[in-house]
Amino acid sequence: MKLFTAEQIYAADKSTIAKQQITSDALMERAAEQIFNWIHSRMQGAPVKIHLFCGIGNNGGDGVALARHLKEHGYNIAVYVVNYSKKRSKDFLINLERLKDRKVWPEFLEKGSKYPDIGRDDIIVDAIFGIGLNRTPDEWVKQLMEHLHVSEAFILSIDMPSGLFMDKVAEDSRGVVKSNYVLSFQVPKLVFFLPDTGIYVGQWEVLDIGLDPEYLMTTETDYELIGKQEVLPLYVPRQKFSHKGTYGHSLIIGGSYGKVGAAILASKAALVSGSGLVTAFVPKCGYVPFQTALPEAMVIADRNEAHLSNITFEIEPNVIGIGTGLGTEEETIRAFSDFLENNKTPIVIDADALNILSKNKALLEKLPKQAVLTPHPKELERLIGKWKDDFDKLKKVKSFSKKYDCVLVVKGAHTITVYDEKGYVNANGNPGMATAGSGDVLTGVITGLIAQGYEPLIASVFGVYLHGRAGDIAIENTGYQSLIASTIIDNMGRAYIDLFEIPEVPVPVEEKSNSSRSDE
Ligand SMILES: NC(=O)C1=CN([C@@H]2O[C@H](COP(=O)(O)OP(=O)(O)OC[C@H]3O[C@@H](n4cnc5c(N)ncnc54)[C@H](OP(=O)(O)O)[C@@H]3O)[C@@H](O)[C@H]2O)[C@@H](O)CC1
Ligand SMILES: [K+]
Repeated sequence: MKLFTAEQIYAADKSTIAKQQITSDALMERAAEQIFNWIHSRMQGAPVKIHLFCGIGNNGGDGVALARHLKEHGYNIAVYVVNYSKKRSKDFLINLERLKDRKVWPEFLEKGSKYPDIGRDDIIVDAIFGIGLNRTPDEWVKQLMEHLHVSEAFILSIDMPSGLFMDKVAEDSRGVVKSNYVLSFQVPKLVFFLPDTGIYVGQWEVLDIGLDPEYLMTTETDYELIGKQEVLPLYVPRQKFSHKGTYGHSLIIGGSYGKVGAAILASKAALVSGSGLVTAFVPKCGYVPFQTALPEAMVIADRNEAHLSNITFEIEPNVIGIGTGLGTEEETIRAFSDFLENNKTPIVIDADALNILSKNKALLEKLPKQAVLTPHPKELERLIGKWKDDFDKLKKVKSFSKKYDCVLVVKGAHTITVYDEKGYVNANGNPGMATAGSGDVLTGVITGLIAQGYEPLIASVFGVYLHGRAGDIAIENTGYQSLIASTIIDNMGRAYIDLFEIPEVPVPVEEKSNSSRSDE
């Protein structure tokens, strides 16, 4: 799913109005109807108090139009207009008049107004600001937002949590609504997935308001959200008349005394992702544990007992995954540098190998084309330097990727794979995956995919997806706390099978045609 900018969404809006020959008010009505249907199908007329806080732009217009539908269906509503500006939009005003025609009189809130009482069990509809936010809300609006939070009532945001910018991080967190659920029009927004801004979004769901499909199809975006639909076309089926050589040979280089497990995890992950052959290159102390723990792998031992000292081998792997459990001994750093000097094989770089690169930036010039780097936040900081916020981080990551022609897999709750100018935001995964060895598994999976012939970028995007999906399937049995990296490996097979499985629970027809859920 593409992640559009605010400008692109406004352009889609315009194009829809022109091509479908409708008014902007009709488009707002579609939006309001969709939200109403969503609420109504869940609440079934329940007499819970619904407080609608509406701005004076089109987001507020959506809220006011929704209020009319709720009123017509007998819901218990209170409507407030948050008068933060005199510039009321045309469609807001049209809908305000319609609401008054239904004898609903909103309360107008301004600086100094007493804020309404809200019960814990009430519902708040947040329609104060949408994608049009372009400056920090006034202090009194921030105080209103705080008042909403203090109530502890459930907050349903229309399109965006109010106060969230589309392209930057808010300076003051008091000026952003912490939403329990966001109903976003047509497309989710990039800010839902970034660590600095995603914290304001509990759950989200997209409502289809019929924006011009041609515009949406043909417009290029800088970011894409990756789910099953996006990775299915990437999958390459196995051939009947094939053999293990067809699926490549991965070499996993890593491990040190006390950290051999990391290399075992990566090797096993390369195998379960489908690599035909896997060889591990480890210090001597890793030889026996490796052969015992993973009989499917071949092992080459360094001459040194406790850490790698000389990375040379006779085999010809078609991809190398390096860094897991490697350590940063002087001898190892030298061995790694010498290795890079001569290596032309595609490479996936993780953990200590990244730390060595950060300390010896000249080595970056030695990387083969489209090397895959898989840093967690601290490793990323060592590589690209400190960043101001998530947007600054992404800018720096993009320029790093361009400078060194590498794929960066920026690990996080929503891992973002960046190559050149484009970012691929992974939608799945869960907090249980923040566990020792989870990153080693990812390195192995990406390595194993490259071994099978997937291009480095595709292997990264697909690998991150499969890893996340395996983790999601795993927690069905383990829960978050008890998920360990080996269980992610154990569920890789199910992640593959799941690619072709139809969802178990049938989605009600009405919901299916209107929305796509965030937790799919
Ligand atoms: N996408 C679609 O196709 C559809 C979109 N729809 C809906 O429209 C929403 C976007 O509406 P919108 O453009 O009117 O902007 P919105 O967020 O309501 O803000 C209003 C105005 O406030 C102002 N302003 C900004 N910051 C401010 C601040 N801190 N303090 C005070 N004022 C501030 C700024 O105006 P300015 O004062 O800068 O001229 C801004 O224009 C979108 O999120 C969705 O809900 C649907 O109706 C159906 C179809
Ligand atoms: K909103």
